Amino acid sequence: MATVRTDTAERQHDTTAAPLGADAGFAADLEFRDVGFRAGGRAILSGIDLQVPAGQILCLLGPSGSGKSSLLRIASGIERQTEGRVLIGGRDVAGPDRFVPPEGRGVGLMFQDFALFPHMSLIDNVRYGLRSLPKGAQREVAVAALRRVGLERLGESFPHHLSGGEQQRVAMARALVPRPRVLLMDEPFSGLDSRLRDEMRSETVAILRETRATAMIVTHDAEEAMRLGDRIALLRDGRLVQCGSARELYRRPVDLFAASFFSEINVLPGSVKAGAVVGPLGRVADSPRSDGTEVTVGLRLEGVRVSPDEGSVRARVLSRQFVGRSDLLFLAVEGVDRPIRARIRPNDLPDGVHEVFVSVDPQEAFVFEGKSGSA
Ligand SMILES: Nc1ncnc2c1ncn2[C@@H]1O[C@H](COP(=O)(O)OP(=O)(O)OP(=O)(O)O)[C@@H](O)[C@H]1O
Repeated sequence: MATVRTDTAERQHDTTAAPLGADAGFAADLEFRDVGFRAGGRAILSGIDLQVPAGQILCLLGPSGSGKSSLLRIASGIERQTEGRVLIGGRDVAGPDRFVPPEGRGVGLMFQDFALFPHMSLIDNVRYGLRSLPKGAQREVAVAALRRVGLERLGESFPHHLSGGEQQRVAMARALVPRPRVLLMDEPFSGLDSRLRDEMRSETVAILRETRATAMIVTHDAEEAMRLGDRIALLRDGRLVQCGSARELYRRPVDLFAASFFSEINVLPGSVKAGAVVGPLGRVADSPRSDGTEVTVGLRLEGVRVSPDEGSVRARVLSRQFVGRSDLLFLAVEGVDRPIRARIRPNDLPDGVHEVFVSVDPQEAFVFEGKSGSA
């Protein structure tokens, strides 16, 4: 169950300040140094070095089982790492000789089911994190927090009267009123339908920016990570694959896994000839590698250029599907076992054309060493 825990002993609340507003002095850096976690006889996390500067939003991204929630739990103190150190505000909260329990870390937690207390009104839910304040001040701060998320009028209602989006707003208010130094959110939007999810993502970013909170948000959705995070940390099998801005991860993925996490790709073999990588769809990109070097090419579906009359190689259209703003083509190309997938604008190719030419848009192609496509 999610609760909001705060280090009430260390900090005094300023009840006169806007609770989700002006006072921004509380955010702290969160840092993992060579963190490892073994459980059930196996390594869940290994060698995690990661920093979230104060006031930034970091998204932890990765497939199911990659260790995202474990890292979040380690940051909160619910779980204890077996190697390395965790620092908040530059001070150890967990390491070989020190372990600060969750309530002493000044972190706020928000989970995917929001975990509001069903028997408490919204006001009381939000007040829960403010127990160190005098009762009157608790109410005042909680009302102001609900006002900020647009739910002041529902203060006396109970959680089951609310829609998913409204519950998310209350959970957000409850997590932020105690002014946690770091806010940890585990898949906070996954229980919402897609339209509401979009709305709540924007609203959440707005509130986090406004409060200048440090936040670490777990998600398995690459687009969500790109929309939310100042930086994204991509995990695979308990290891950090790449950390950077959305643009860096999208434009300069370090390996085939990172490239395929951000968009669908065709994986093609290639080799270097006369200063260029050449594959079954022709020339891919310039290359400083020596002739004969074998490489793997990740080619986004948008990076397959398709034309009725010009291109590097011939292809046959096996099928064409209308998928909204683009058409998805499956193409047979000589020398390639599996169909090449291409995403084109409907006007780029007249209907009924089956024999086409294809070539590679180098902007949408990534070249990796060797046959496995690692960095
Ligand atoms: N205390 C534990 N004991 C044993 N195994 C654990 C423990 N904590 C986590 N695991 C295992 O570690 C792996 C990573 O789990 P974790 O929940 O961190 O992944 P995740 O990336 O958040 O996945 P998901 O997106 O599915 O929630 C899983 O296989 C999980 O079963």
